[in-house]
Amino acid sequence: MLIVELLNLLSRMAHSRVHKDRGELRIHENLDELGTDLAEYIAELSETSVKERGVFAIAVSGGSLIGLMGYLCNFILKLCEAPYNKTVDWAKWYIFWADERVVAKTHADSNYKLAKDGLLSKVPVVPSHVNSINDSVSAEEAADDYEFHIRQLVKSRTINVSDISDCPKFDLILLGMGPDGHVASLFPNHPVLDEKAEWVTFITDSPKPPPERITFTLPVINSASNVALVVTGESKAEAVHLAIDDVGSDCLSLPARLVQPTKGKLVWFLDKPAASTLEGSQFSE
Ligand SMILES: O=C(O)[C@H](O)[C@@H](O)[C@H](O)[C@H](O)COP(=O)(O)O
Repeated sequence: MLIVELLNLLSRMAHSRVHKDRGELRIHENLDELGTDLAEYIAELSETSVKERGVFAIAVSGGSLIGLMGYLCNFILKLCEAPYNKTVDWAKWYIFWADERVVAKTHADSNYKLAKDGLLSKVPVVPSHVNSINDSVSAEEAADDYEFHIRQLVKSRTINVSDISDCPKFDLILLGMGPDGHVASLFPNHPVLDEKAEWVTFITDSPKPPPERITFTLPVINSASNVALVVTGESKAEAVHLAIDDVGSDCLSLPARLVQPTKGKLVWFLDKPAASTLEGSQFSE
């Protein structure tokens, strides 16, 4: 069965619903299906972006998301072969991190290392297009340095710019979510949730180790053309419910609930355990 037919079958098997104001939900039976759907989603966005802008500027997070991107690697490499010969123009990919731990890039805790080992070392991206942090300075300096670097790439339009906020408009920002509803390194009730001026900020008290991190701020996340939240496992079910369902005012400050792209498209990639406590009322098929 041609991979394209297989993917169409899989995508029909995925339960796709549109929430009235929390984006599209794609609920999958298992990680294989979710990973393949995510790979197809990213490949399609990259093809569209390269056609429209000549580049694909993608920012990724860390955690289990990177493991799922392994599917991306296998899926896309298959599509690059005959008879599909799909055009994934890796040379036009520019890769960034939505958040990064302030550790050496060779450290096991580094999101850069995670992505390099899991994906980047297996696909023909241009090394100079991989934009990792300066790991030899303090968290504050690393955040300033990364923001300066992004500002330069916005000036050159490698990264698009939002016509509403003047923030960078990434073609895709890929986020995971913790069981507490954090996204990137934006944790519940943390002052950086209110940061509006900086594009990249830093924390030194992350409740999830390691403590020192840099992170995109919410204005940058919400200026993206596309945001994908990839959440799997039973342990995330309550946070998924609080982030998506109409749960009253006490959860409106949940970081994942504050991901509301101004003009961009939000898609949730969930497996069934993570979606197990979602209410069904607000969805259209
Ligand atoms: O640096 C990090 O820790 C990640 O960027 C973080 O935001 C991650 O995406 C979530 O914690 C989910 O991680 P898991 O999917 O591994 O639970």
